[in-house]
Amino acid sequence: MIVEGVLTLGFLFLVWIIVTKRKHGLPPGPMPFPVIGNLPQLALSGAKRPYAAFHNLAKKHGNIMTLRMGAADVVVLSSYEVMRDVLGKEEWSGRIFEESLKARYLNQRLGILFLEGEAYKDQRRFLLRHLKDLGFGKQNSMESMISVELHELTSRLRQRMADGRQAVVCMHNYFNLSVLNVLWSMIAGTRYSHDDEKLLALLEHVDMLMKCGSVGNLSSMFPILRKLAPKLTGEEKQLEAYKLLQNFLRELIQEKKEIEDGNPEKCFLDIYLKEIDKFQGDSTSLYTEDQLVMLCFDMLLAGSETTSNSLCFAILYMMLYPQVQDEVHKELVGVVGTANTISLDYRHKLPYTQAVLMEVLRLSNVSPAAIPHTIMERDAIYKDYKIPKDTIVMINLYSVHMNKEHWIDPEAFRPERFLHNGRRLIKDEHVIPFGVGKRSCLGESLAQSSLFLYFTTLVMNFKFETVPGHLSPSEEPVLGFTLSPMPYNTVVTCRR
Ligand code: HEM
Repeated sequence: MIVEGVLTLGFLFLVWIIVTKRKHGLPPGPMPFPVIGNLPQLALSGAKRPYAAFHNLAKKHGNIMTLRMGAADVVVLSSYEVMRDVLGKEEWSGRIFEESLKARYLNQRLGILFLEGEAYKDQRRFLLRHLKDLGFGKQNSMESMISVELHELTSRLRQRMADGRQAVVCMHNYFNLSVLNVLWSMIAGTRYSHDDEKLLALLEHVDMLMKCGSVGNLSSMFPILRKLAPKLTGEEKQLEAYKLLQNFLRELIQEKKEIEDGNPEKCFLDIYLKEIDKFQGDSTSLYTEDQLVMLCFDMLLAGSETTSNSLCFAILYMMLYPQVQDEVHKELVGVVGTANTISLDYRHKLPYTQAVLMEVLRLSNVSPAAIPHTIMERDAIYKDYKIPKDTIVMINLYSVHMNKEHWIDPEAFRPERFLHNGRRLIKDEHVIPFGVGKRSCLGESLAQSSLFLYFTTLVMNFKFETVPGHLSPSEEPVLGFTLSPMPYNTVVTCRR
């Protein structure tokens, strides 16, 4: 009887080892369980959010570790040094394209976020070249587009102040449409009124899509859940939102085609439509209307919420740390003067303000786990590890921004960490909100310029305070693919 028991246990242990065995050469990680992989260790890591749980496990298992998520082995990168070493290499630059994505991307690799290889390089080059011609990344043109939006935003804010001085404003998605307009001026040659009902409704769908999941959540580990419980997992609602947004873009493209007037191209849509014409009849061409729809869709998804959430966090921190807000205001008034408009040229003259913006990007972790990569084309070698082709790679930017050894007090909002003697700005390469390497953010220059101009104009013109008699808003974010602050109210007072 005892012998049989021992043999059964031995057999079960052997099955466990065989079932959970990692592929040879993968980095170390916690021992996985059959079927549920490393879910128990993630759940018991002491963190509620997936990216924070990866961070806690990395402290024990290393800055490059393997986790079993559902049926897949996932390699998690958790330090700047590892990211810098590997993410510039071609083989680390693939993207997942699994069943649920196929349903969203017309069953083809389209757009930009999930393209890879030559098609990706071609589309990224095309996008950057032509957006640049339209003003993207060029200081003067970008500045003038942003200032049109800022003028409207600040005028509307002033109009809300009943006594001309003060108003309580809800900051939930407050900057979405304004920020989108800057991008849309280049892409579609249009901007929308800040109370355009149709656009606001569409942006609510974008918001829902960004909050419907997060990198490393349950349905990403067990995609079958989406099929088994489409309502519960939000799959049904998400597919509907994808369809609505894609239809909106298709209609926009159709309108553009109809008003073709023979004039030189005024926006990215005009340029791309010309390119589609050039390749008409070539069935292998990537330049198609479907690709244009998905390209615009990806830009809409990647470019609007990220910047606007960062701005909402910036205003939140100004409310919660009034002495920092006063310092920024003092520096702005001292350097720019109250009579002048702020331009990007002032950036290097405003070290404290720049330090504050770096701290906002570090601590808010708007895109905490970037967008997962995959190993493509061939196995990847790093130190003693050999990571097989098609392995998913998670880039935990949160770990870099919250590394205690590097930052000492990572949880604190302390812009001074970026200042030498309180005056000179220290650029720290461990602030990587836009990712690193070949797949790093395509919109960084637009995002950085928008953040600087919106933030400085707002702090120069208005003071942001907590609402008297109410609890201070929380710094805890709302979980999603991107993080946003919980909706909060602020008392806005006109400074000039
Ligand atoms: C504060 C604002 C922003 C943040 C924090 C941010 C962050 C990021 C991050 C972390 C990635 C993924 C990098 C990786 O996978 O390794 C990314 C990718 C991307 N971002 Fe941004 N982003 C911002 C604004 C923008 C804007 C304004 C645009 C549009 C103009 C944009 C377009 C893109 C695109 C197209 C990609 C995909 C690049 C690729 O797949 O190779 N982003 N962004």
